[in-house]
Amino acid sequence: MIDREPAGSSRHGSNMDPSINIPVNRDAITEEVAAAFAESEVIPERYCRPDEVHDGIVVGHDDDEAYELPVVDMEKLLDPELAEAEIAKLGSACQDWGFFQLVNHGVDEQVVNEMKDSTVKFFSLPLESKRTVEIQDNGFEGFGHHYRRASGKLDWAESVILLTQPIQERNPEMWPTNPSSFRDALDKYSAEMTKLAMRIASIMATDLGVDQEALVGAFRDKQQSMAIHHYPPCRHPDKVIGITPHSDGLGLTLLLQLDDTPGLQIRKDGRWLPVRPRPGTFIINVADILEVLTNGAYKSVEHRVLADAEKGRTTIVTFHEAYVDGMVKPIPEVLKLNGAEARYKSIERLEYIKGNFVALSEGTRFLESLKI
Ligand SMILES: O=C(O)CCC(=O)C(=O)O
Ligand SMILES: [Fe+2]
Repeated sequence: MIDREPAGSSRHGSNMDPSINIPVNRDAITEEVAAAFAESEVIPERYCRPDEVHDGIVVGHDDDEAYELPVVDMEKLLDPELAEAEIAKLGSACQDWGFFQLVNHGVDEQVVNEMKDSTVKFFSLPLESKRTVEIQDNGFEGFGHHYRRASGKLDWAESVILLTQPIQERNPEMWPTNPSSFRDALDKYSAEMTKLAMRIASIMATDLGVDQEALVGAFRDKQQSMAIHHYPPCRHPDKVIGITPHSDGLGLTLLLQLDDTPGLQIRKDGRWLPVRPRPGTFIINVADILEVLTNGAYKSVEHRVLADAEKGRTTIVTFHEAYVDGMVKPIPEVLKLNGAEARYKSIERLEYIKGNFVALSEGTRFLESLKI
């Protein structure tokens, strides 16, 4: 096991399986941090990373090329007359971009609104209330910073991370009770996200040309977790990073943005492409495990968040794990269909999770180590 104790707090362990010790480092949001976020005139050293902000060309609004993410329409996906073309669109988005925007998603609007409302209320509480669900030494769940990287630099955001499925693995003590609507809203939202993820998986199976069950089965009854982020505005947006560049480690990510503040950028052809917020849509992205399952047909793409000078930004990000027979590996049907050799090593699911957390803290990409 890799176990390091950087200065400050050390947070190890996982709620996933107490028998394996996974290094997870998340720093608390202290009064000093909250004051720096609120004032943002002087950027404390631990948040100051202008070189990283300027690392890579950002595609600008004036550039000729379209930089709108592909838009996929769920109503068309489900319409027998329009499905074929729309599924092809989804497929090529997953191959070329690793991301798409989903419109007419069919997720219960009331459930979404209650979750949004509870989230906004939670982040607007005084710090001491939010700290009632602060990250603990033995887990990755709760309120605090995002994962700390090897550089020791911190992201300009406050986040609640929770394991939301399966229900019996939840840690209710980490779920906010203020506002009083929060737990019920999250419970319902989590169920809606499971339905949406399964529906998308079944459409992806059609696109890949494999049996529904080959992909849907990989996602069924697996873990779901959520990261609920608030990125405060920052007077020096060229000095701080909202979320360090990364690709998502699990299978499929469903991102809901609560406002129209820009900030998310995805890596495309070596440049950063700002995603224009589109209210009422979900941003869906292929994560590392899905890249492995599809033997590299779908791409898990790096992304980051920058801060905005004027406005805060809030997102609710839902991650779905997937694996086959306890293993993260290319789906046998996918290989058979294409007569292809596996391009990724097979790895036991908990070993994968552990390797991924280690790589995250080291600033490397675990997926790379699995490539054959
Ligand atoms: O908040 C966002 O827009 C992105 C968050 C993200 O990439 C993550 O939580 O993995
Ligand atoms: Fe992400």
